[in-house]
Amino acid sequence: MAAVMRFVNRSSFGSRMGHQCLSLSRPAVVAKLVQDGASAGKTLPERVKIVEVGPRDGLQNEKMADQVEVMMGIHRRPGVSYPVLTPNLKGFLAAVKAGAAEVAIFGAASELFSKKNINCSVDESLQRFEEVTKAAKEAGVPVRGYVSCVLGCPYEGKVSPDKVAQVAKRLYSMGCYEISLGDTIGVGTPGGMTEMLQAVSREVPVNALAVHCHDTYGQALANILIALQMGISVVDSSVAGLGGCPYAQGASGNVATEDVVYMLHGLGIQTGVDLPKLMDAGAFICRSLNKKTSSKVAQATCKL
Ligand SMILES: CC(C)(COP(=O)([O-])OP(=O)([O-])OC[C@H]1O[C@@H](n2cnc3c(N)ncnc32)[C@H](O)[C@@H]1OP(=O)([O-])[O-])[C@@H](O)C(=O)NCCC(=O)NCCSC(=O)C[C@@](C)(O)CC(=O)[O-]
Repeated sequence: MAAVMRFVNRSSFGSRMGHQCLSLSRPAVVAKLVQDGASAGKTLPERVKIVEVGPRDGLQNEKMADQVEVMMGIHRRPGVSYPVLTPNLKGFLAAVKAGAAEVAIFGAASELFSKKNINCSVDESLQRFEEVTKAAKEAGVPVRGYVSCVLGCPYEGKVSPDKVAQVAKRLYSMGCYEISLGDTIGVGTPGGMTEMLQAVSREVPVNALAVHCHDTYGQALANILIALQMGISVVDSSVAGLGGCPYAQGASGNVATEDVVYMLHGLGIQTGVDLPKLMDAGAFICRSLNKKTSSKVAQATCKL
């Protein structure tokens, strides 16, 4: 598992807007694409890597110490990666100074979301990311790339799969070893996921793709299953389903790691994750934050 932190300017969080219930109805061709995906299900991966985003997405709305203090305070365990989010060169340099051995840059497929999230256009963000990837290459630091709003934007509504594919391609070309595709406000459905992944996988090899689903509309596991059927074997999730999107009021958290692991194990897919221990970790963080878990698995087994 990998855990993540971020090196950003917290004081510049933009104003928050409610997201609309997007009408993402798809033409009949999408049903065919989903069917094709389902028949490709015979080739589900044997093993899936879970990228645990609880320490970042889960805790980003909580009152936290300064990012450098947090990073320096983590007791690191061998074999665990602690990548941090870095929106620009300043963030990258600070992260490396605090001991980050891996970073992630985060772009968007929506202009308005990019502006609200990192205060620049998509093109400007890609120029900033070029600076980060260049510096990271020189320092030997691996970089993961995010594309947000791949299935809908709280400000623009529908997002074109081609736009997602173009941003993903740019991030991959500049040296990101993996591109994580974020359904930031959880509006996606298996139809939209299929269509978007078809477009992205024409530009980026599927073994360099990951998915990052939010469960706002209860579609996250279905969307992840589609991704697995289409050859993706890296999934982001957050223990206890903690988190949300600071730029989309009402958007619920990331899909719960417990629920993803339960589904994967049920499919006979290895994760290397011990589910009971994971549920203990979920119960611990929920107690610490005085929050209820949104993991269905934890609710069903009363590990609240
Ligand atoms: C990107 C910026 C920094 C631009 O913020 P800005 O205000 O446009 O930056 P600026 O270049 O104009 O500089 C303004 C001040 O910020 C400072 N500054 C500049 N950069 C940094 C930095 N890295 N760290 C600390 N300070 C910084 C800079 O030095 C300057 O300080 P001053 O001279 O006024 O004292 C800001 O908009 C920001 O911090 N955004 C991050 C927002 C964020 O954390 N969003 C949530 C991340 S999660 C996500 O995006 C989705 C994801 C990844 O989970 C996947 C999904 O679900 O889709």
